[in-house]
Amino acid sequence: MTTTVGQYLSARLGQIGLKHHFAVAGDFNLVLLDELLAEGSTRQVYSCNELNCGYSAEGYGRANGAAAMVVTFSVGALSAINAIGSAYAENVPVIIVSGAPNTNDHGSGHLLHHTLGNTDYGYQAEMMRHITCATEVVLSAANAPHQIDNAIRTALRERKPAYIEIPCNLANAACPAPGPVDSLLSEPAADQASLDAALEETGRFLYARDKVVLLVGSRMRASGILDLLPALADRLGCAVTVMAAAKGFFPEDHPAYRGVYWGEVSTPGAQELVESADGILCLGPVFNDYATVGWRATLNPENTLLADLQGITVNGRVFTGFSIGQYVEALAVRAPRRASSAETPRRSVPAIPPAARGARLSNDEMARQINALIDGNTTLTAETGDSWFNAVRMELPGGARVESEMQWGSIGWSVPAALGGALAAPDRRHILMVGDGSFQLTAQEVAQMVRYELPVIIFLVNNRGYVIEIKIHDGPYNYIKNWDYAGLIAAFNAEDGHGLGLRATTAGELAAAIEQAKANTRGPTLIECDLDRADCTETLVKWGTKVAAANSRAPKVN
Ligand SMILES: C/C(NCc1cnc(C)nc1N)=C(/S)[C@H](O)COP(=O)(O)OP(=O)(O)O
Repeated sequence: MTTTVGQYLSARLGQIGLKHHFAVAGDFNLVLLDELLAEGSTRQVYSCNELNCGYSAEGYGRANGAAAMVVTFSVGALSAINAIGSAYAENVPVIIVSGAPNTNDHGSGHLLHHTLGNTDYGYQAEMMRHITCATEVVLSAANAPHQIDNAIRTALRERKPAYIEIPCNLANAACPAPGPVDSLLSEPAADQASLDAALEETGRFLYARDKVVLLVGSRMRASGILDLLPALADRLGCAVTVMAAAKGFFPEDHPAYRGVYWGEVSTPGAQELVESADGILCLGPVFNDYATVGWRATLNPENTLLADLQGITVNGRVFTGFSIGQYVEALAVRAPRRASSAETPRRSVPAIPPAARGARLSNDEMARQINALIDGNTTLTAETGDSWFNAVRMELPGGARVESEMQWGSIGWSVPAALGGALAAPDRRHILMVGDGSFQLTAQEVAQMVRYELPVIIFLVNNRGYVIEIKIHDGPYNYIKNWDYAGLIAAFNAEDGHGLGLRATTAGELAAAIEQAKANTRGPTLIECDLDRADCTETLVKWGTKVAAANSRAPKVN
C-alpha cells in the first residue's frame, strides 16, 4: 500500500489530533500544499506572512496540544524563525514544514532563487537545529516516513517544535503508507524504582516541613497534567500560588488558591506566603529575570523541591526516569496526607470600583470591565506590555485560561496566537488584550480573523507608545505613530466581512462596545481603548524600575 510523502505527512497530522494546519504559499511548497489538501485530514488555513503563521500555530498548539505550519524555503522559513523560537521557549510542539529545492539541484552547481545565491542549501536546516528538538531534511521518498515520524514523535515527547524539510519534487512522490499512530503518541513507562525513590525523598522533605506551599510555573503547560493539580493540593492540604506566566494554570475558585507570586509585585499576601514557607514545591517554574523582578525574588534552595520536565530535585538529590506528569499523578495519591492549612478563599486582588459611565476611560476601569467579561469558558490572550500586569490581576472563574508569552516576549505574538487559539477552541470565548505598539507588528492577522469569521474580542490598549519600555528606560524610540485602529477594520472587511471596529474614550462607551462585541458572533470586534500614556498599572511601574536596575548593572571588573 502506498501514498505520497505529502499525504503521509497529512495523515499523521490528522492522526495526532490536528484539525487545521497553517500555511503561506510559495513555489517550493505548492505541490506539498496540494497533497495536504488532497488527503484532507486537516483544514488548510492561510496567514498574511510566515511570522504570523508561526505565531498562529503556537497559539493553536497551546489550545490543541500540537500544531503544524507549512512555509516556503528561505524567505518563508527564515521569517518564521522568531515564532519557532517562541514555540521552543514556551514549550509548544509546532511542526514546521518547509518546501525546499528540487533534489536534482543539490550538488549540481545550480544557483536558485530564494537562496543566499550560492549552491549550499543547508543553511536553513542548520538554523532550525538550534530552535527545534528534531530537524529532518527529506532527500528520498523511501525514507520520508521514518523522518516525518521521528520529527512528530520527538516534538510530542519533548513538547518542543520540530522541523521537516521536503523538496518540491518529493511532495507527491510515492512512499509507504503510515502504520498505527500509537508509535508517535505513546509515553515511555516510568522507571518505577526511580519514581518510588523520588516519592520517598519527597515524603522526607514534606515531613520535615511545617509550612508547605505549591508554586506552579509555566513549564507545567508542557506537562499535560494541570487538571491533576487540585487533587495534589487537596492531598497536601497546602496553599497554592502560581507564577505570573502560569496565571490560570490552577483554578482560582479552589479554596487553596492564594494568587500570583511575583516577588514584590505579587498579588497581595502571596509574596509573604511563599517567602515565609519552609517547604515550597515548585512545579515547572521559570525563574528568569522578569519573573524574579530583576533577580530580587529568589527562593532559598534549602526550602525548595524543584519538579521540572527533566526530573525532580529534592534534599540535594536529583531523580529522573519518569515524567513530571507521572510524578504528580503518583504524588497526589501517595504523598503523606496533611491537614488542610488553606484558609477560606478571599479576593486575591482589591476590587476595582466601577467608574461613572461618563468618566474618562482609565486602565483600571478597562481592566474591571474586561474581568467582568471573563467566564469559565474564556481564554484571555495577553500581549507583552502592561497587558501582562492587567491579566495577572484578573480574578478568574474556574475554567478560564490566560495565555501569555513571558519567556520569549516577542511583541505582536498575541494577535496571531489569539487567532490560532480561536480556531483550535471555537466553543470558547476568546479575548485579546494587546497594546498599540505590539499590535502594529502583526495587525494584518485581524483580516484573517474576519476571513475565518472568528469572534475574537480585541481590547486594543492605545496608550500612545511603548509604555513598558518607557517605564524601564525612556527615550524617543518608545514613541510611535498613532493609527486609527478602530478604522482599520473597515479596510480588513473590504468587499465583505463581519469585523467591527469601535473606540472607547469613556467607561460608558467601553461598556456599550462590549455589549456590541458579545453580539458580534461572526467576526472579530476590535475595541480601541483610549488611555492616557501615564495611566498604567502600579505593578508595571514598580516592576519596571527594578528590571531597569538589573539591566544597568555595571560589568564585573575582573
Ligand atoms: C517595544 C517593546 N519590547 C521590545 C521588543 C521589540 N521587538 C519585539 C519583536 N519584541 C519586543 N519585546 C515593548 S514591550 C513595548 O512596550 C510594547 O508596547 P505596547 O504593545 O504598546 O504595550 P505597552 O504600552 O503596555 O508597553
